[in-house]
Parts: sequence; C-alpha cells; structure tokens
Amino acid sequence: MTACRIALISHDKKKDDMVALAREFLDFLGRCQICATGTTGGRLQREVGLVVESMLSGPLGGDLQIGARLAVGGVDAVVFLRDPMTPQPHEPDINALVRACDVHDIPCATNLASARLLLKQLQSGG
Ligand SMILES: O=C(CO)COP(=O)(O)O
Repeated sequence: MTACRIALISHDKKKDDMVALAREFLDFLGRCQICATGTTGGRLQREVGLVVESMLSGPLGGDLQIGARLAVGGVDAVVFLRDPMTPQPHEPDINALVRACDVHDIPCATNLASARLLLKQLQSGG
C-alpha cells in the first residue's frame, strides 16, 4: 500500500544531501509514491534504488510539472532542497512551485533539517 505521495527535488549542490536523506528514510520512502525532477530522480533511482517517477529536469519545466500535479491534489508533501547560494535560471518556476504549496497547504520542506522533521512525522503516520 502507498504510504504517501511525495515529491523530491534538489538543486545540484544539494543532490548529495538528497541522496543521503533518501537512504536515511529508505524504508518509508520505499512505501511511498515518489515523483522527482529529472536529475534528482535519476540519482535516487541509480544510487538509492528507489522507484521514482522522473519528470523533466527542473530548468526544463520539472518544477512546473510537479506544481501542476500538486494543484490538482496529486502530491501530499514536497521535499525541495534548494540551494540559496546559487542563482537559478528557472527561479520563477521554483517560486511557482513553492507558492503552489502555500496555496494548497501542502507541506514543503526546503532544507535538510525541516525535511527530516517532515519525513519523521509522515513515517509515523501523521
Ligand atoms: O532544478 C531543480 C529544481 O528547481 C532540480 O532539477 P533536477 O533534479 O533536474 O536537477
């Protein structure tokens, strides 16, 4: 049974953190339905062994695809490890996704510490 529908997204300098986070929560995430932006999803599949529905890469519209799914009720939680130190060419798409989370009241963790809190809560059934 699917525990939760979770979107996993990470900027390049945060991808190692995302892989480590996914390993840490592998038992739980393995029971979830996971979607991810393209490059993040590829690494999670290859390096962690998670089954992931990979969307387009973020700069090519992946954030928007996830935002669109979320807007129609298809995502329960988002872990989006953003890189606050590097300008992103698709900043408007990133803002649109985070805004969609706020509009639809979907939990969105944008750093490792909050991601751990969110995943712990979800895995305990909350
Ligand atoms: O850019 C991203 C999110 O804004 C992430 O996209 P990738 O996972 O394809 O690198």
